Amino acid sequence: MIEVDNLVKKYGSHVAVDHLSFTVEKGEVIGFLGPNGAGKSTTMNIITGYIPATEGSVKVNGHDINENPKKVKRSIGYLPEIPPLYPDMKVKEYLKFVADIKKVEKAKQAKMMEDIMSLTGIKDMEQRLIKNLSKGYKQRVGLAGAIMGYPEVIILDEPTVGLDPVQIIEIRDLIKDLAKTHTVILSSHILSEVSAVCDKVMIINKGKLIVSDTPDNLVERMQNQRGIHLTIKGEREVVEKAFSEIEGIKDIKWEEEPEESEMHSLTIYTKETEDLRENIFYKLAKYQCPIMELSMMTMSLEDIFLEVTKEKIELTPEECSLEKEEE
Ligand SMILES: Nc1ncnc2c1ncn2[C@@H]1O[C@H](COP(=O)(O)OP(=O)(O)OP(=O)(O)O)[C@@H](O)[C@H]1O
Repeated sequence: MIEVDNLVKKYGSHVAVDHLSFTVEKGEVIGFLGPNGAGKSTTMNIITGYIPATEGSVKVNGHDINENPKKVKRSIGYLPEIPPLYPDMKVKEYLKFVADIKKVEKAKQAKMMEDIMSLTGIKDMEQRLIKNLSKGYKQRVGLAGAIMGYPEVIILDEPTVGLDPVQIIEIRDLIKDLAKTHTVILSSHILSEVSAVCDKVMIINKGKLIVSDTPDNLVERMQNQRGIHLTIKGEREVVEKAFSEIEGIKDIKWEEEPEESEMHSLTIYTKETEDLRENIFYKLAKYQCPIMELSMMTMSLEDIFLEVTKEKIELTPEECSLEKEEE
């Protein structure tokens, strides 16, 4: 239903979005996850037709955003990071204004406004000035505006940013409700948020798609890349020599240490589900490098995010489901 193909956005020489391709099926809830400046808002702004892409295409239900912008925009409800609210309008007045802009038929407006105000929990606030609402309620009004006209696709840029924990739960529940009947794309830099509401997580870093999968699969897949954390005593060259003789080590991450230190803390990433603890023990014993500490690390979604956005773990094409989809 949404096809993003080779999207590029350049600001001068800075590449904010770097050949991004993905598809979102009808009814899916997709979470864009990435650190600040990853390119999430830029991508969303392009999909909604708010800004043009430098290269690439976006199609919604087969319609290209550049060739048929009106049709595409009508099928999308967008809540930007800062909702475009008019502070001096009352809530109901604002929603009427949005309904008019979105060309909702006059005869349908009253019921739609009532339904949307109930859904977003702002009925009691309908006569309040927007400027006097709390941040959480302002966010709900923004969301109500995005849903107005019942677009098929709802795009939410950091919908819970700046809200208190109670408001976050309320907005998340609202998103879950919307997800039952809509295709939703939301962005966040909070993992728990994405894993709580999304069918699929797309981790974006420096404008590139790093990995795309379900939250559960991501954790499972990364657990296959289990790490072994070690503290070893001995000369670094000797330790390195010992490791070079062990098969199945995928990567070694050395922690910073003072020069000529005798203690080395490091994490070994192993291939697949291999458990190399015994091999490591015997090999280091052979080279007389005592293991002072050894622990297995299982990765949470939080760790995965940190790892992939720091580009410490490189996923192979087979591991990246996007590549699989293209096959
Ligand atoms: N209008 C602009 N002019 C120049 N550079 C821009 C512009 N908009 C965004 N950028 C740059 O493009 C990159 C991506 O920005 P973007 O806002 O899409 O990231 P983001 O993932 O949404 O981050 P955040 O979570 O901080 O909003 C950043 O480096 C940003 O500084």
